Amino acid sequence: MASVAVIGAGAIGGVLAALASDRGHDVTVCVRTPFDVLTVVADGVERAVPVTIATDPGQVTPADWVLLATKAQDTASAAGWLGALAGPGSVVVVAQNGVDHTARVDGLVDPGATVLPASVRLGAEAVAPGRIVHHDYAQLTVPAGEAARGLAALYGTGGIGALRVVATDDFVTVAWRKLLSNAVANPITALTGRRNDVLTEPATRDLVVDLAREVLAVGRSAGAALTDDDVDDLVTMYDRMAPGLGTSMLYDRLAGRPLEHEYLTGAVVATGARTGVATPLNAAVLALLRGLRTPSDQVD
Ligand SMILES: NC(=O)C1=CN([C@@H]2O[C@H](COP(=O)(O)OP(=O)(O)OC[C@H]3O[C@@H](n4cnc5c(N)ncnc54)[C@H](OP(=O)(O)O)[C@@H]3O)[C@@H](O)[C@H]2O)C=CC1
Ligand SMILES: CC(C)(CO)C(=O)C(=O)O
Repeated sequence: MASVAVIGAGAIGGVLAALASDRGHDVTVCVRTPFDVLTVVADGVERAVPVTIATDPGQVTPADWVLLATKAQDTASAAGWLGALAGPGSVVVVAQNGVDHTARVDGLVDPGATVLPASVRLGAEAVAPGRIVHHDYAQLTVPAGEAARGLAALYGTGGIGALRVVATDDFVTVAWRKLLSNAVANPITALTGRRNDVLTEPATRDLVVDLAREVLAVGRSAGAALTDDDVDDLVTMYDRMAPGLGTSMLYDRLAGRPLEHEYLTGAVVATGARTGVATPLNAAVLALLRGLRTPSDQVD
């Protein structure tokens, strides 16, 4: 049995905590907004997850595994947790969207800790503090190596509801492929206030493709082995997605919470500026996202 601490028990953190608990590990969730019971709902079945709930870094000690699952912009605010939980033998899994996972925790964890960036494929929604709806998938893709093997062993293989851990030799490409999706779907759903069905309509199709082509060019300039097929695959994926589901940015917008745009669209624009790739469409979208006021503005 390993000790597992999850920082941020929202959509992703709540599911990762539940799946670790299912494997018999000793799980602590480190929360900002307190709640009494972590509840995960999957396929209409609701269950209370047996975890320890910590509300202050003074309550915790170094853990074998530290899973950081806050929004990227909240990483700095989790410094107290990271300092208390990540000792020299810990592995810190940065389970967030975007492309600069490792840099985000630079200086926030013990220099002896191993940092493992993770690309998250898992659809979930925090509908209230401590109450998580797990919609689909449960997969983390991480750089191949000893820590990846450890993470796979931690979560086990197979079984209903198990977390799939995939090891890759090219995390840069994996992260940019994920950003391709997030830099298109997240802003369009958040700005329109609509769920995934908005991505499949003729009115948005050109925008979807043109935004994706820009991200593709920037990702390639940053070393990602993306091809035109990735844009076609993205469009096919949107057409197959459940129309009633949304994105993490839409959920934040609907709840009046700050958005993660600087780490998604902002990362595309900043990388393009650095590598000399023009990003006029992503820059326009970024300007709109920066212009949103939360929580006072309203969407349907
Ligand atoms: N939701 C999804 O389907 C997917 C999300 N992702 C990515 O996963 C990451 C996590 O997203 P998601 O789970 O959706 O986000 P949520 O907003 O649902 O959860 C984040 C949680 O972090 C908590 N938090 C923030 N700051 C702190 C802190 N300093 N200390 C303790 N807890 C803190 C928040 O607390 P509070 O309740 O107070 O706000 C919240 O509960 C993001 O990078 C997202 O882009 C990736 C794939 C899919
Ligand atoms: C589920 C998915 C893939 C939607 O783009 C996501 O990563 C998010 O909501 O942030």
